[in-house]
Amino acid sequence: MSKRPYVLASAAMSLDGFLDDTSDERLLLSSAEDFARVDQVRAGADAILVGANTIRADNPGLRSRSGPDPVKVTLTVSGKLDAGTKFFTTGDAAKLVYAASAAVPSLASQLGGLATVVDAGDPPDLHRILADLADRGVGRLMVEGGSAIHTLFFAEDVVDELHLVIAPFFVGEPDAPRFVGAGPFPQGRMTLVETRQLGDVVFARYLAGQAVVDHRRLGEAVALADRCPPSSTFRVGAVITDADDNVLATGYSGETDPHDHAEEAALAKLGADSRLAGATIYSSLEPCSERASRPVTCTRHILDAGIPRVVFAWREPDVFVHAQGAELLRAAGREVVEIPDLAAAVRRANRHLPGLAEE
Ligand SMILES: NC(=O)C1=CN([C@@H]2O[C@H](COP(=O)(O)OP(=O)(O)OC[C@H]3O[C@@H](n4cnc5c(N)ncnc54)[C@H](OP(=O)(O)O)[C@@H]3O)[C@@H](O)[C@H]2O)C=CC1
Ligand SMILES: Nc1c(N[C@@H]2O[C@H](COP(=O)(O)O)[C@@H](O)[C@H]2O)[nH]c(=O)[nH]c1=O
Repeated sequence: MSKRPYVLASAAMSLDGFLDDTSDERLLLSSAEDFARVDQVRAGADAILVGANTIRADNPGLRSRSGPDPVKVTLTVSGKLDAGTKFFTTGDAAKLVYAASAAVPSLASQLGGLATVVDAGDPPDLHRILADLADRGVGRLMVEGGSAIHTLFFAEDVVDELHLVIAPFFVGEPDAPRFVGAGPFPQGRMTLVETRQLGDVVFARYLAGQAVVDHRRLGEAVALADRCPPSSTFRVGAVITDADDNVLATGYSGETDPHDHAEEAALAKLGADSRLAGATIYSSLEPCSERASRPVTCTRHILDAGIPRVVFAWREPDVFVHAQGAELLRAAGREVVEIPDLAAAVRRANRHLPGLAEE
C-alpha cells in the first residue's frame, strides 16, 4: 500500500444526520465552543480538504485563527471552480486542486498562479491523491466534507479518526446532504475515545484500524518516560513493535547512561534483527536530528535500522536545536505519523526544561 497522510474526518450533523439544509444560507450546526475546537483542529493539520461542491455552496475560507493556516486541498471532476472564491483568494498557504485528467488544462490556465492543479487520474484515484499529498509533506490531513467526500473517504477505508458533532435540531429535508450516502463502508466498530459537551452540541471522537493500535502503543511510550532518572535534557519513552504489534523492545532516556536517548536505548537491545524491516517505533518525542551528547542521532539510528514506520506525539520544541527528525525521516521515505493528542502529556513531563515551565 502506498504511503498516505493520517486522515482526520470532521463533520457536524443534525439529529437526523444532515450536514446542511437546502437553503442558500450555510447552516450553522456547531456551537461557538465547537467552532473554536474546529479552529484548533485546523491549526494542528498540515492540510484541510473539502469537495468542490462545498467550495461552490459555502465559499469557505478554511483558515485557522489558532495557528498557521493549513494547506487547502480540493477535489473536482468537472473542474468547475471559481478563482474568485475564498478558497483561492484568502491566506498565504498553498492551494492544491486534484482534478480529473480532462479538467486539468483548462483549470490550470483559469487558476494561473493561485493554485497547483494536479492530475488525479481518470477517474480520479483517491489513493493516488493521498500518496501525492504525503509526497508533498502532508502528514496530517483534515477532511471537512461534504457528503460525497466523506462517503468517498470512508468507502475507501482511509479514515483514521472521526470528529463527529451532533447539533440539537432536525433538518428533515430529503434532498439535504447527509453526513454520508450509501457506500461499501468498513464494517468493524470504530473505537470511541472521547465525548464532550460543547455548548449545546455533542462532540464525539472515534479512531479506526491502525490508529487504535498506534494510540495505545504511543500511550505506553509516553508512560515509559516516567521511568527516566532526573535529567536536564528531554525525558522520553520509546516502544518498538513488529509488523504484528508484538513488542520487540522498549527504552527511555537515561536508561543505562545519562546520555541514552529512548529510541537508542530500545534499539540497542535488538542489534541487527530482521523483524525491524516491518517494525514501528513509537516515541513520545520526535526523534532527534542533532545532538551534543553523542555523534549518532536517533533519526540516523532509525534509518540505519531500516525501521519503516515512526509514530511520535510531540514535535521537539526549539529548546536546544531546531529539530527536523520528522522531515528527514519522511524525506528518506519512512512513514511518519504525528499524534498530537498525547503531546500535552509529554510536554508536562518535560516542564524541567528551559522555557517549558509554563503551560
Ligand atoms: N456540516 C458540516 O460539517 C459540513 C457541511 N458541508 C455541506 O455539505 C454540502 C456539500 O456536500 P456535497 O454536495 O456532497 O459535496 P462535496 O463537498 O462532498 O463535493 C463533492 C464534489 O467533489 C468532487 N468529487 C467527488 N468525488 C470525487 C472523486 N472521486 N474525485 C474527484 N473529485 C470528486 C466533485 O466535484 P465536481 O462536481 O466539481 O466534479 C463532487 O461534486 C454543502 O451543503 C455544505 O454546506 C460541507 C462540509 C462540512
Ligand atoms: N457548517 C458547519 C461546518 N461547515 C464546514 O466549515 C466550512 C466553512 O469554513 P470557514 O469559511 O473557514 O469558516 C464549510 O465549508 C464546511 O466545510 N463545519 C462545522 O464544523 N460545523 C458546522 O456547523
